[in-house]
Amino acid sequence: MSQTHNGKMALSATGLGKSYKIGKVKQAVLKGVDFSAYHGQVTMVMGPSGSGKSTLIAALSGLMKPDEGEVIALGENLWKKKRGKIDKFRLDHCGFIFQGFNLFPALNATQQVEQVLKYQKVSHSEAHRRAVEVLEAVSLGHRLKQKPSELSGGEKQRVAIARALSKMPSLIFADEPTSALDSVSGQVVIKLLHQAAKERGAAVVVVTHDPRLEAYADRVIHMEDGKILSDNMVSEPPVLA
Ligand SMILES: Nc1ncnc2c1ncn2[C@@H]1O[C@H](COP(=O)(O)OP(=O)(O)OP(=O)(O)O)[C@@H](O)[C@H]1O
Repeated sequence: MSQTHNGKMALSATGLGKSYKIGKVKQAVLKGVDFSAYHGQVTMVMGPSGSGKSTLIAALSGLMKPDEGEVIALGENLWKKKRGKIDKFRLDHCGFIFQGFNLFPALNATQQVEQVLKYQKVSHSEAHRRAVEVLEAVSLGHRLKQKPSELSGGEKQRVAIARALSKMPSLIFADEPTSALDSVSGQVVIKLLHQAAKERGAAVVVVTHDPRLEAYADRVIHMEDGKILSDNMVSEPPVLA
């Protein structure tokens, strides 16, 4: 992946539908959503609580099968794949940054990143080198040996980002990545996501209520009640592939 991919379609979903059943009541959470995201762009998804934003991300990233519709991710029909292949696709191509960090309590910052690279069959020495490099890039060079319990919320979120970025994923999904952070840490996180799009051509999809992110978004999508209400390109329209 490189800047030459910028502007090309990375993700395209059509007619996504999803309902949850609570007792006997069926609640439609996604109601025929069409969605696209491009390499080199930050796409921001906003909307009130319960409007279906997290469910949309889950359907786009292979985490939750929609009831209806299809997702073409990096040219592949995601939900037509077998379960194991979907897991492999996620491992190879997707980086996730969710609320709550999801760090392993027993591992230090370097090991958190190495662990992910190990799954990708990167050798130990190369994984170590890349882990240190990416942690330094998020200004955690002085926290390499600290475990999550010894890190602040902002530092933990940066470890989670370093872990997601270390794989150099083509698709990055972030769900409220700045919600637990003070304004300085939040700004750092936003800039890192922006950088991943602009410098590496990642397609970054960010669910957020954080208005600070809007300044870094190429596109802002508003969801309400399982539907997309508006979809505004902030920057130049992409060159279609
Ligand atoms: N596993 C589930 N089982 C049943 N209902 C669910 C499940 N996951 C989500 N929901 C419901 O689906 C609706 C949409 O949830 P979703 O998390 O996608 O919304 P959201 O826009 O991301 O909300 P928030 O901003 O609060 O995170 C909510 O009403 C939620 O209660």
